[in-house]
Amino acid sequence: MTKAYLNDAFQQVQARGDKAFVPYIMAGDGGLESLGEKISFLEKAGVTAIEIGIPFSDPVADGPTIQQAGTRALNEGTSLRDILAYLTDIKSDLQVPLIFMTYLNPVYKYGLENFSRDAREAGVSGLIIPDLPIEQADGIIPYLKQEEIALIQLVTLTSPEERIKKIVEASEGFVYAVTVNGITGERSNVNQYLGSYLNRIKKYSHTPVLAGFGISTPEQVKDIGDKCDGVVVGSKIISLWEEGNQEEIEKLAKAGQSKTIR
Ligand SMILES: O=P(O)(O)OC[C@@H](O)[C@@H](O)c1c[nH]c2ccccc12
Repeated sequence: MTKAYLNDAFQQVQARGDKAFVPYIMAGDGGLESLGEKISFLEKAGVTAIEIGIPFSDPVADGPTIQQAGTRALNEGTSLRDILAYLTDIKSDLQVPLIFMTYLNPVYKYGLENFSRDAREAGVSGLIIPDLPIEQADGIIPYLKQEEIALIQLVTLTSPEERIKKIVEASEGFVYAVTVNGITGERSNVNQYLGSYLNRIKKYSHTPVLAGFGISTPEQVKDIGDKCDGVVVGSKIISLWEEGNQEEIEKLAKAGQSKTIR
């Protein structure tokens, strides 16, 4: 499952006239053994890809829900090595592309080359490292290229036009358009300038543009998805899973599909 696999998944969504839906879950939250069950559930719910969080002690971009999920996972003793070994074991049962969302430190400690090799072995198609700006990614890029893993870049509301262009051109798989100034977590209202922000990004992008941060209802999934190529939902998925409300997760996953809701 290399980056071509991720690109194919987006192409299939686009060919159907649907929007991409990428949920985020924290590896090791509820015990690492539960990860396979969560992935299978989301795969059946029809998600485009799954973002898998690697627990880390100092998650600067994360709001309370994801921080707490990370703490629970760390308390379970979850390590990057265990996650990679676990996924390597179950990967033949999976079809949905997996994206790792990790801070730089765990990857750096593991070793850039070893990490890239083991991530491919574990079936990882893409990687998001929010604290690794594009200017500093030269150390890891050759290894990821060799293993055909996409390095997905983030654009933020404060990125100036020139920088948007640069980030978007360098991004692989998709472009992650962060829709709020601040940390992850549910928000009740959506930024009124979102449409023009997403249009600016789309103008330069050769890959799909997905919006994420603060999206938590089927209406938001649909409304924001309409303005770009799809959405990422993290905190809400984690809370719904905690509550045992899988039905609402299915609703979120279906909200961007043209044939079901519209
Ligand atoms: O939780 P939210 O608000 O739905 O946002 C998505 C997000 O959880 C996920 O993509 C993510 C979790 N941690 C991150 C750190 C940086 C960028 C993105 C993320």
